[in-house]
Amino acid sequence: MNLLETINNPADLRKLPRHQLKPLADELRTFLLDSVSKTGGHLSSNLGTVELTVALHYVFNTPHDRIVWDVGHQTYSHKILTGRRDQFHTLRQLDGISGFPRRVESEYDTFGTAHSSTSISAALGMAAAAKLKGEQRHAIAVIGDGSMTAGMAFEALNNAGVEEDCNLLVILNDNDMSISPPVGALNRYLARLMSGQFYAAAKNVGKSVLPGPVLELAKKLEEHAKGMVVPATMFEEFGFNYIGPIDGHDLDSLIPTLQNIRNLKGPQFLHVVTKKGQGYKLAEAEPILYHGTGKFNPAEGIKPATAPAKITYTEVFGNWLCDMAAKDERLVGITPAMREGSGMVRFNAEYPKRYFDVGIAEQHSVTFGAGLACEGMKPVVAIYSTFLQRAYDQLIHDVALQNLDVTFALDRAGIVGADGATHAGNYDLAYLRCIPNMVVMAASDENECRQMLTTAYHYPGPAAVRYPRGAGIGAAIAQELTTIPLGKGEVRRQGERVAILAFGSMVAPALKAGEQLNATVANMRFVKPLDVELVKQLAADHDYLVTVEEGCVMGGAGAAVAEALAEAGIVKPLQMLGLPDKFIDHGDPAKLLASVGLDGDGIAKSIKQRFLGGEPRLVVNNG
Ligand SMILES: Cc1ncc(C[n+]2csc(CCOP(=O)(O)OP(=O)(O)O)c2C)c(N)n1
Ligand SMILES: CC(=O)[C@@H](O)[C@H](O)COP(=O)(O)O
Ligand SMILES: [Mg+2]
Repeated sequence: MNLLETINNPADLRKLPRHQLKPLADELRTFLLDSVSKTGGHLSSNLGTVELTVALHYVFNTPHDRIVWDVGHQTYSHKILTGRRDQFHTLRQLDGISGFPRRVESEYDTFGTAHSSTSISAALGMAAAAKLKGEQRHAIAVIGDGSMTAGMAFEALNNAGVEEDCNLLVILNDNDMSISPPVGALNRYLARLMSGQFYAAAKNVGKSVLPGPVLELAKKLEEHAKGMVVPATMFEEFGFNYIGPIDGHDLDSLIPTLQNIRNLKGPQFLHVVTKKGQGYKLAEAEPILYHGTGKFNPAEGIKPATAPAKITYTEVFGNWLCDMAAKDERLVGITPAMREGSGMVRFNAEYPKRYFDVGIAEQHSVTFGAGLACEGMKPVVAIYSTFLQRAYDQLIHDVALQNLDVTFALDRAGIVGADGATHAGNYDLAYLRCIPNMVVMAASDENECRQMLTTAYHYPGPAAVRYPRGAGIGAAIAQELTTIPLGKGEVRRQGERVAILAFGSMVAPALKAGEQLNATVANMRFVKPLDVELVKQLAADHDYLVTVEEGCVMGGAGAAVAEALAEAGIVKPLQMLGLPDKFIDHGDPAKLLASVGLDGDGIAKSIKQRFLGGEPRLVVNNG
């Protein structure tokens, strides 16, 4: 690690002679693999961007020039080269550095990302600001082929192509992979470009920037290709100067090309070809497995678990989907590019015609589901809570307003852990329950999750079931596809004085708190329609009411209970426990939940403090 240790910022990198960049990149790759195998993290994408990162920081004057990384799951080399090498072992852990770029973490992290396809918009904004302020700087968006499939990326291209005076460079990092294999017409188009455009690349760069001998070579190439018509690329039609494709692992291609582009004005588009997992054979062979890893031994690679692991909620959903599909041929499953994460690999294999990976296109996934529902199909949109945020208008305007029969399987509800605030599903209860026609359920265990999915499926309108990342409490799962009564909760523990109204994943810790306090505990099941009769009954039978949810307190399930009490004219001391009004960083989920008082002890402690040790009063827990 001789070279890498000398690089504390990109200025150090820029002092290196060119011939040392390749050994530096090799050291960086070794460092990455070693470190990520100890912490876990997004490995494949990072192995693929080592050379590109070195070249960008070498050629451009960062942080004066702005690099905006799309998603940001490929920024580990960038972090290591921009002063965070010594903190890298803390990646994605409590109080450690984030797995994504964050403006508060470094001046080199020009824009916070983690949800995809924002980079071109943000970089264009930066380029436009530079123009308005009369500053000479480059704004560079680095976006993957998967992330390029989102509407937002195209909205930005559409805007950028006419901003002729903006110094914007879009780099398409094309590794022919999303998390899953790539999908859609754009992927086909990029494959065509890769197979037929090397000649065009030489022509474009030659004409625009290359001096002397290289321009001569480009002209010769043009002559040799007499009669061959090279159509303008789609990106040229959008108003960009398209350059590429070039080999994104070859510093001898990358550096001169970037140096040439640096001298160009207006919107530039560089198509770079890389390999996911580059340099680590196991990841090259299985980029999906190594997309996001836990800890593993790099000499052996990721091994299948020896002991049977507890079933995850994601698997509960995946099994349910196949079982329900076997019973009802109208069922179709939709994922916006999260086949593995959403547990749809088996469904894809067993029902390929009824499986739709629509690319990173959350908005489209919802409206596509709406269209299917209009024709009597039974769409199930499997989507992470955090990503459904992208499709809010589609949910309201296209699905709920028309009361269409779409089932939403909301994975990663609540705290997610290593990905942190960007991926936490903390808002779905608040943003769903205010939409007319919606049914909203929160699963308290694996069996109930299956029952709720069945209930949502049979409900003839829009219905959502939320469940957390990872395994649940280990409940036995009945194989029958049974429903639960709509809008009905259940009392799980009978106690006195205090009634805890728990939602979803908070039922288990609420039961622990209930034991400590001899409190009544209700599993409310539905956030909408809320079981108002149960709320009234609990209010009548107890001195204090406490709501608990793994979601934001503001506007969430507790707020639904408060509204119901107000509507019924019931005045009762009410404590609302849930996630505070602040973003919660990455870390171990259990520890994070405990840190905001959402484990059994924390819930009991809050209730004791507010009600059992002093005078009752209305309390909202805002952290
Ligand atoms: C809006 C949004 N949807 C889904 C995801 C989940 N996601 C993260 S990376 C990724 C694949 C991105 O593919 P690409 O841009 O080609 O980068 P690569 O992984 O190939 O390096 C997906 C689907 C996300 N981060 N943001
Ligand atoms: C970067 C990104 O958005 C995904 O790779 C995400 O990190 C996956 O999260 P899960 O591990 O919860 O599927
Ligand atoms: Mg890709």
